[in-house]
Amino acid sequence: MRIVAQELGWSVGERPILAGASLSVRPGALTTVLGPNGTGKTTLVHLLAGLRTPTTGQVTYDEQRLDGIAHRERARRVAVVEQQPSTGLELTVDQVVALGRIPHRRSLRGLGRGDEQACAEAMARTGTEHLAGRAWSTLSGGERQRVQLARALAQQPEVLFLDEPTNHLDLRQQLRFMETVRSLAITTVAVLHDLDLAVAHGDDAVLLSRGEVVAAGAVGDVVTVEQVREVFGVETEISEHDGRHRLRWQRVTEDR
Ligand SMILES: Nc1ncnc2c1ncn2[C@@H]1O[C@H](COP(=O)(O)OP(=O)(O)OP(=O)(O)O)[C@@H](O)[C@H]1O
Repeated sequence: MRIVAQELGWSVGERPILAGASLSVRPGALTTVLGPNGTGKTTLVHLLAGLRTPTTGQVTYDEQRLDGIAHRERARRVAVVEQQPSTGLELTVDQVVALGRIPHRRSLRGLGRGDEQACAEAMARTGTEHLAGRAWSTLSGGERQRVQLARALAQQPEVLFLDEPTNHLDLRQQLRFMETVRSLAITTVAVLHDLDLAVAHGDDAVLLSRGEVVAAGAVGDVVTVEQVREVFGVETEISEHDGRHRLRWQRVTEDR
């Protein structure tokens, strides 16, 4: 599904948080949203996912206006994994994963066979089967993140939004997570702080600075030595192997 934002903006009172964001998210691609703290990454993702109403501009999914898509249909098509997911309820892991099936279910009675299969597949993909009977509240941060991805995959969405999905994961789990996400044939938009992960695993990138999109397109064209210096104030070297980029080293620039 192609997502297009045109002149998207969001303000708090008079204060613009995001302004004039125009971009296109390619169907099936992994698009990362990058930028320093407080530059509007979460805001952009919330607007693209329909969780916030834009102050200006609009979002379309396959040329259909997002604000014209019924809430129940959106709930089926769009999955969001937030930064600090909390259910607020005392649920077991398999119950949390089953929450992903709610938009598809016709009644609140038990899970149908299709629901159970979707949950089982999602847990297998995310390596969370062994946690099935555990109480959600007892999980570690990294386990919670993987279970939240399982919930989102159980939903079988057309588009997946992830907000800093790797921040609690160890190195191996970060790579597994990115590989899992890359293997999905789902349009995925992920806020990432780790530029290394973004350039190694992402297809496209959107770079934000002070509430504006400063670059968008193929990740190799967006994450350049010049852009990283300009936007993050960091000197870096970027190398390329087999079509994948890698940040070689990083140092804070002295002129900030
Ligand atoms: N509801 C709100 N009311 C007031 N200010 C807000 C609100 N939501 C976000 N902001 C402000 O908007 C700016 C952008 O926030 P946002 O969470 O989108 O940034 P971000 O790039 O995701 O940041 P981080 O990397 O720190 O997670 C921040 O200065 C934040 O404090």
